[in-house]
Amino acid sequence: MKIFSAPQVREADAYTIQHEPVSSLDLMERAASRCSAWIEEHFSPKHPVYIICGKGNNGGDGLAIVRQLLLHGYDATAYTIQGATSPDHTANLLRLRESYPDKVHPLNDLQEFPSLPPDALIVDALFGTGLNKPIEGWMGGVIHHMNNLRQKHTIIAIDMPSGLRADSTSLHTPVVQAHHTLSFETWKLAFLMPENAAFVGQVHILPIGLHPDYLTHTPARFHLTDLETIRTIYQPRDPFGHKGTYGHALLIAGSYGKMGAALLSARSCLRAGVGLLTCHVPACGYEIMQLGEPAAMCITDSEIQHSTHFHLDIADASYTTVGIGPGLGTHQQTALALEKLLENFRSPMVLDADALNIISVYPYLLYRIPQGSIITPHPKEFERLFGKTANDFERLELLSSKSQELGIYILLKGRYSAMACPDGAVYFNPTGNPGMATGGSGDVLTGILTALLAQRYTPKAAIILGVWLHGFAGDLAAASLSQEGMTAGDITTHLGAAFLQGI
Ligand SMILES: NC(=O)C1=CN([C@@H]2O[C@H](COP(=O)(O)OP(=O)(O)OC[C@H]3O[C@@H](n4cnc5c(N)ncnc54)[C@H](O)[C@@H]3O)[C@@H](O)[C@H]2O)[C@@H](O)CC1
Ligand SMILES: [K+]
Repeated sequence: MKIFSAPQVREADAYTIQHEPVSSLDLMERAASRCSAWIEEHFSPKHPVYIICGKGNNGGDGLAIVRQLLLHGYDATAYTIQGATSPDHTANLLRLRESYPDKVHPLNDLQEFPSLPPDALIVDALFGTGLNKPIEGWMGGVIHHMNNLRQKHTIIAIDMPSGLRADSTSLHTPVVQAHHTLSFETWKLAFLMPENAAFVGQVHILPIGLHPDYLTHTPARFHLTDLETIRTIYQPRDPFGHKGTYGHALLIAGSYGKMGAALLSARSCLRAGVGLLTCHVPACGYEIMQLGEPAAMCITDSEIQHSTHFHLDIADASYTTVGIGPGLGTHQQTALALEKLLENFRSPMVLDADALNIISVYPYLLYRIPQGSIITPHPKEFERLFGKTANDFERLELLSSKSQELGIYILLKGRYSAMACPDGAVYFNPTGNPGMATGGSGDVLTGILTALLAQRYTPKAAIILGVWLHGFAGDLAAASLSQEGMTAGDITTHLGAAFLQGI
């Protein structure tokens, strides 16, 4: 699903008005009716509704919602900022005043903000995508006041929490902290940024029938993965396939005290469909791997506690791909071995965890990562590799520019993991839950991505599908075991069900 910028959303509105065709007032009526229907579905008429309306079309939506709710038996009241209003706002103000003159009140300063009865809902229709500068003065005070009321009253933002910019940071400016954001037609980039979690609350995307031609043909840089994308990527197995068809992966992982990471990763690699898996572990890990995962082959390092040399050239092993990092440790000998590996293996591979920690100490290694490889840092690892940024939007730009510069796919892990592609596109992943914020989840992901690369998915397909499956398996694990009770290994055990139900 494409994520459009605020100017693109405006274009989509204009395109729809021109080509459907529909009047902008009727489009506003449609948008408002989606919101009032949502409110009616979730809150009974015993809740009085106070709608705070700005001067633009977002406020116009608010006025239409008041009228629609009143018609359906709700007690709704509009509080409107005074001044020059947009034409559709003005039209809706007249319509409301005509039928319900006592349901519109001016709001000229904070003193005029209503005192709310206990069950009241606040609907924030101050500003939407038309915000063009940070909110200042007494209107900032209104936002501050609404946020102080959020413990007692549910706040529902229309299209955007007021004060939130769709495409750039809103840190250190007044922004409404909504419980629910009812946004029109498409996700906005701001909703996916961790720094905005406190503002957007739960996001509900309400389709308002924007013209499909615009949505289909307009290119977007940012995307939110959806089932449709996943279904186009997924390749069912060939009925005549044999284990060679699905690739031979080499997983380099584990060190003394961290063999669990290697095991978790190996099991996930196998459950994500790899043809053959060989694990390279230090000598201390031999029995652990052989007993723990009989389906994996095992090569041991000459060193007992950590790895020092990765064999790419033994017996019949011509590996399709390599996954390296889980529990690897950062011993200097391991770092030298990684450097050698990057010299000798030039196909796309997966690098995670300690492989990235080693690279952050020897940053020149970044430039030796084979083109098309996938690296999977969490925010701290990302910062160690690429440096600090002032906000999440700057971090996203850094993520994308590094991906393009290095020719590698970079996955920044988080609530909506961001996957930057060398072609400049960035995909966000919606699956997953906080139960996955537990040791070993990343090792599981490395195993999955390695398996998909081994099966000859393109790196872009592997990362989008792998991250989706990982999150989906995590959601299934949480559904049966709770977010608290699940462990990383439970993600692996639910991978099979994720293939069956998540695609
Ligand atoms: N264009 C359309 O056809 C549709 C628009 N819709 C609504 O329209 C909204 C966008 O409407 P607008 O473009 O009128 O913009 P907004 O209603 O978001 O706000 C724009 C108004 O606020 C002023 N303004 C912007 N930033 C300000 C600031 N920091 N301090 C004080 N004033 C500020 C602008 O000068 C303008 O008067 C969407 O978010 C959505 O809610 C929906 O009705 C769907 C259809
Ligand atoms: K709003």
